[in-house]
Amino acid sequence: MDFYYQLFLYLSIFYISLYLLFLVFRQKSSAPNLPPGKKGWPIIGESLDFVGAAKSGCPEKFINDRTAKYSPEVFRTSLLGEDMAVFCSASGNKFLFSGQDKYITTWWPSSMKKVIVFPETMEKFNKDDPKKMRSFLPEFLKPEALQHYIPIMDSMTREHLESDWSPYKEVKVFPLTKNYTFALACRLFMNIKDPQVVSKFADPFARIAPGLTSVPINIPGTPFNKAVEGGKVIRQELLNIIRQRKKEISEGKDAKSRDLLSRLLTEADDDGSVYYEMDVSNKIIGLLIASHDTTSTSITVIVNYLASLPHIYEKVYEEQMEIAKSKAPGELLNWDDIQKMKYSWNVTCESMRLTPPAQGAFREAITDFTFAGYTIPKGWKTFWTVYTTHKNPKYFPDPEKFDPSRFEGNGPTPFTYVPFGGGPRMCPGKEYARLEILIFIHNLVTKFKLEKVIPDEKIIYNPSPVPANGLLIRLRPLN
Ligand code: HEM
Repeated sequence: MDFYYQLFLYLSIFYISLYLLFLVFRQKSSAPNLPPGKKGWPIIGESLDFVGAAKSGCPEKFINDRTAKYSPEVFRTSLLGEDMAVFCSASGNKFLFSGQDKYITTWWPSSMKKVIVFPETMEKFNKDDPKKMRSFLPEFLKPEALQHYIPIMDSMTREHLESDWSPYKEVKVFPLTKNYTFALACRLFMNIKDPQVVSKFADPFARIAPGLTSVPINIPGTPFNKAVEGGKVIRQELLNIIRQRKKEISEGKDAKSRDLLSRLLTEADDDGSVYYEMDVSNKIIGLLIASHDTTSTSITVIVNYLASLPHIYEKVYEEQMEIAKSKAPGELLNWDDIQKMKYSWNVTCESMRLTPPAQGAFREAITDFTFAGYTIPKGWKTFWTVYTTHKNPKYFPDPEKFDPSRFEGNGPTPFTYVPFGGGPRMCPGKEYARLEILIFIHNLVTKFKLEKVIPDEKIIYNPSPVPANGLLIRLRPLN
């Protein structure tokens, strides 16, 4: 009897084990084939590695380590408290850029929203703001409108160089270009000319950028906390300006400035509703952030290359002098002059390839989808980044070499050079940035020869690239 009892017991255990194994196997075989990679620590995920690589001056290390270990197409990680798939190749960029509203949608890290947006408008901002903003912006950023900005940009650049550069033998480029691009944006978007009003914004703005993609822990002293506090000051200042402008509009006094602010306050959007003060403020802050940090970084990085590479400076100088000589004394630049600045633009592009001002952008999966054989589940976030292709020798041979000729003829292979992104969400300010940068280069090289005070000044990423000491430059006036 004992024998039969034991046999029965062993057989039961054997069959139950088999059944459990079957269940596990079945569950595994139906689980999605997630991209390879790891989630890292609870909550912070791999954010510290990501930020650490950037701070050490090599943001591409975070990507390269993982593409080498996991997959050259896509890997999983966890950043900003979210499950995230990082797309890593030209085909990955193409796939994401063409997936808007099909399998992915806009997504802003909560850190960004909490800094920029009035809490009362959060829900609305999430859902449809980016689309509405995009439908509105072309009016301001299309070439016809931008042509009118050229004389303003040119005269403001001249004034800026005259007052903030010319009196000095040495300058710190980054803070100066930040002031300049910010003042220009305030002038063009809101018709603000008073330097006192501009400077009220400038300080809190400087605190915003480092906190935008930080871990959203609001404890005094953290980058996120500084950004949130900066955001509050800016929103209040903007509300004052908006209310003042509304008053002027109601009294019929705003005829002088049909700028972005007036248009936002008076024109109905797609669905016929007028924007509220807070929505307008959200939009202006978003635009100021998108426009001024990127362009000031670009200009600083270009000045760095011009001062480090005399043969490049010489060719840019020749091109710009040719244009300068064709002008009457005091005559401002125009659209045709900008079209002649081909070599200077190639230099700008090469500079943005090697040291891109913006890292990339996030999206959210709105459905499960498959890429390169891996499933990205609905709700996951995705990230495309310039660091996967810009320095990849497959796309850019001898990638560390500064070579503007890469942009001659047809230029780089599609979806490999993406400082402004691509597809329907591509940066709408690309042309504005092109004008601002080229006009600055024109005025700079026709006025000064440049020499670096610290020849090997390191670039740090915060998250945009900036020279560690703000780029100290010795100026040699040309006339
Ligand atoms: C060198 C300068 C600039 C660079 C490198 C740059 C880069 C970028 C990148 C990478 C994106 C994200 C695209 C994506 O989501 O896939 C973006 C978005 C955006 N940029 Fe720029 N940008 C620059 C200048 C500007 C300027 C001057 C403006 C405005 C005048 C501007 C306005 C915007 C706006 C509004 C968005 C959001 C678009 C959307 O959500 O659909 N940017 N930019």
